[in-house]
Amino acid sequence: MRRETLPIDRLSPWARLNNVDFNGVEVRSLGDSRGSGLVATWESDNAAILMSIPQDLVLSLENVWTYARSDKHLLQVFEAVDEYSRLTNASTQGEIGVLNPFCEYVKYLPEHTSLPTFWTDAEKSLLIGTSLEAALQGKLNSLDREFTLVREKTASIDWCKQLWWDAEIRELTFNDWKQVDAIYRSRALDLPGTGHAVVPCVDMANHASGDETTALYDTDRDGNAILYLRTGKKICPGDEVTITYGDDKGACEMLFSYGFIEDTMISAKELFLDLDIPDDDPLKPAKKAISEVAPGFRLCSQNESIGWEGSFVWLICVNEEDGLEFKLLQDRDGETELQASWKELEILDFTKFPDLLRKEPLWDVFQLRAITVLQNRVEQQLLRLEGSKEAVEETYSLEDLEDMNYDNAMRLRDLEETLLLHAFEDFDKKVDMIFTIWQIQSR
Ligand SMILES: C[S@@+](CC[C@H](N)C(=O)[O-])C[C@H]1O[C@@H](n2cnc3c(N)ncnc32)[C@H](O)[C@@H]1O
Repeated sequence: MRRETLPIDRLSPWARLNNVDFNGVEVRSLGDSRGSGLVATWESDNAAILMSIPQDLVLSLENVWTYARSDKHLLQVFEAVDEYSRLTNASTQGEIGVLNPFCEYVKYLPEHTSLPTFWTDAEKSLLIGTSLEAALQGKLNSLDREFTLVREKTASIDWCKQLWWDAEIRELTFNDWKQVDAIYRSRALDLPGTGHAVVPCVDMANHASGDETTALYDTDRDGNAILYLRTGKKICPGDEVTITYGDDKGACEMLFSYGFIEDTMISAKELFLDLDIPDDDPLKPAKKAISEVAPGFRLCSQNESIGWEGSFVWLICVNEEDGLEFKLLQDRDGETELQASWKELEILDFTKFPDLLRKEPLWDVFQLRAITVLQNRVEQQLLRLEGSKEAVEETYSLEDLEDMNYDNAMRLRDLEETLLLHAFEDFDKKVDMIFTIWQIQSR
């Protein structure tokens, strides 16, 4: 479905009409791969308010429901899908539904995004061995499930049938669904007092981390969203005004959600690797059925070393002979429930399971087992990453790739390889430390 676009210099009449207040900044095309950005038009300093956006213009979950209450067609879709959906009146080109400011605002958003959900198969193959490989596949699968669900649930609504699903008139495609996801994901921020939301015009600000961030966003006493200069910062006409999309976000998350990795990023910061219970574990089905923690672990850079977090690994490390037990309980109505216990103490929350193990005399042994599992998984990932280097070089020489996507994929590969190698060495050191302590204790 074609989305009408308008040049960004036509945004200011829309902003005036909708009571967005600009104070010494404007949205301008930057003439580079970042697209548009916020630029200072006069000198400002020290916590000056640069922009104020009325509360009802913030695209928050609450406001979407407010719009739906006065738009029977939108409500009809929400009721059919039975959950929050991302559709707006813009998807019917204004033929159906109540007009709202977003129908016009979406025209100022870039026509294309470089998020990996839009990468070609050749570009996606550059991600083999990175943590983005599995994350991207998972995202594409869930977008596909969502799109199929919306299609199935709305296929019998007359106007949807006519305006969305009739291939001869104008069809809503999976590509459109990916667009909506990419637009929302790359522009949403965590607005204090509101939560995840897209704030029109603030979403035109590009990202810069650390001391390079010039502005912050917040909610004022009247509930309006505001953008203001950081204390101690000064901007002159022509300077770009930036916000941070999250200084703690790792390289994988930046590329996944925003389609770029900042030039100044020198570490992948963190990465998530999945884990599975081995097939020869007799408790595998019970462990999988009961665990509500993410099946994997997160590696994160911490000063000079690499830390890790995730409770799932402990389920791999202990078994019946150690004290883990599963029982199938039956209530009076015949309903069954699986119960897990550690040495007869019921485990109600698996995120707290390591706290129970820490009190055990065999804690060091459990730790060694966990480190072995994690180190093996890191090694497996490194082999996949390093083993795909030749294929990546071949893809580069044979395929027509977007330069930016290639550069970003290669940076992610480099940053994650460094982090994985560092983690592998750190696990060795942890094992050495446990053995040294044992030797000292046995003297
Ligand atoms: C919230 S939007 C910012 C406005 C956007 N530049 C536009 O033209 O509409 C986020 C997108 O801007 C781009 N972007 C923001 N900061 C960037 C940066 N530091 N380097 C490269 N691209 C950036 C990315 O495409 C990202 O997905």
